[in-house]
Amino acid sequence: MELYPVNLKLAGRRCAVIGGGAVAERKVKSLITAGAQVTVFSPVLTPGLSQLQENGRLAWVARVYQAGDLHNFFLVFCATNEPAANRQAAKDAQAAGALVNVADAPELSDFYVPAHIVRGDLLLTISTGGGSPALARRLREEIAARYGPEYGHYLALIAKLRPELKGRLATTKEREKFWRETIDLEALDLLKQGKFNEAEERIRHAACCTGPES
Ligand SMILES: C[C@@]1(CC(=O)O)C2=NC(=C\c3[nH]c(c(CCC(=O)O)c3CC(=O)O)Cc3[nH]c(c(CC(=O)O)c3CCC(=O)O)/C=C3\N/C(=C\2)[C@@H](CCC(=O)O)[C@]3(C)CC(=O)O)/[C@H]1CCC(=O)O
Ligand SMILES: NC(=O)c1ccc[n+]([C@@H]2O[C@H](COP(=O)([O-])OP(=O)(O)OC[C@H]3O[C@@H](n4cnc5c(N)ncnc54)[C@H](O)[C@@H]3O)[C@@H](O)[C@H]2O)c1
Repeated sequence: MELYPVNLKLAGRRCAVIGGGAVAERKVKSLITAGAQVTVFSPVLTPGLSQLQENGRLAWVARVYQAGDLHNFFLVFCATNEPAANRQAAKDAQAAGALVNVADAPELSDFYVPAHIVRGDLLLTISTGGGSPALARRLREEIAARYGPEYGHYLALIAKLRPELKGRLATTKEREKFWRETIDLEALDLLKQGKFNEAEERIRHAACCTGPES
């Protein structure tokens, strides 16, 4: 079945992770990066998760999952190494209204976590529909090498200039035409060389010389 792509805002949202192993750690770290409020249910934590717990970045319920644990969570990740526990927690979480990810059972999951590359506000994601996480990882490595940090800087510049341009170009059509023509590889090369001011100048120049009359 085709998946529906969406990028979630998780700031302040309650998310639960059942299990404290390597898979749980990977999920927890990206949840924390997205600002989620994370609770981990597991008798044991990896050293990485323990560190996060000691630093107050997650809440830890230091025991196995129990029925009734999963009220008021937005997302629930079932990531223990016990298939039966994962299945039970998934069922309970769905009954409580959460969206569920089951680490060892894609067919029971409401969503999958994609491989991803972050460049500032630019987020590139890769999904194989659960078919091959190893392929997703390989593609992530290739795409990361192709789209470096300069794309994050470039996006930040463009995002800053967009409201200014909105005032200058009256219609959506004009703005669309301008931006399609202005996404320009030379400014990217300048950013790659660390020439931030020159790159900004270049984009500003294109912006200032454009108007309904030009
Ligand atoms: C992308 C990434 C995100 C993340 O987890 O952060 C992610 N898995 C990653 C890595 C990875 N996972 C596995 C391997 C070993 C090689 C292999 O099996 O291919 C590797 C590669 C490695 O580690 O080298 C094993 C594995 N994974 C799943 C199962 C269960 C099953 O298939 O039945 C098993 C078998 C366990 C077993 O055999 O016992 C299931 C899922 N893994 C997903 C996501 C979802 C589908 C995403 C998609 O659409 O592709 C889905 C469905 C659910 C979910 O977890 O959301 C992350 C890449 C991080 C990066 O970018 O480097
Ligand atoms: N989705 C993925 O990306 C992916 C990748 C690799 C493996 N897997 C699957 O994910 C599962 C977990 O992998 P792992 O490497 O993190 O395992 P792990 O053995 O390192 O960790 C399992 C954790 O679950 C905890 N646990 C066990 N029973 C529990 C219960 N009833 N309640 C709460 N916590 C409990 C353990 O204390 C431990 O912390 C495996 O079943 C594996 O097949 C998924």
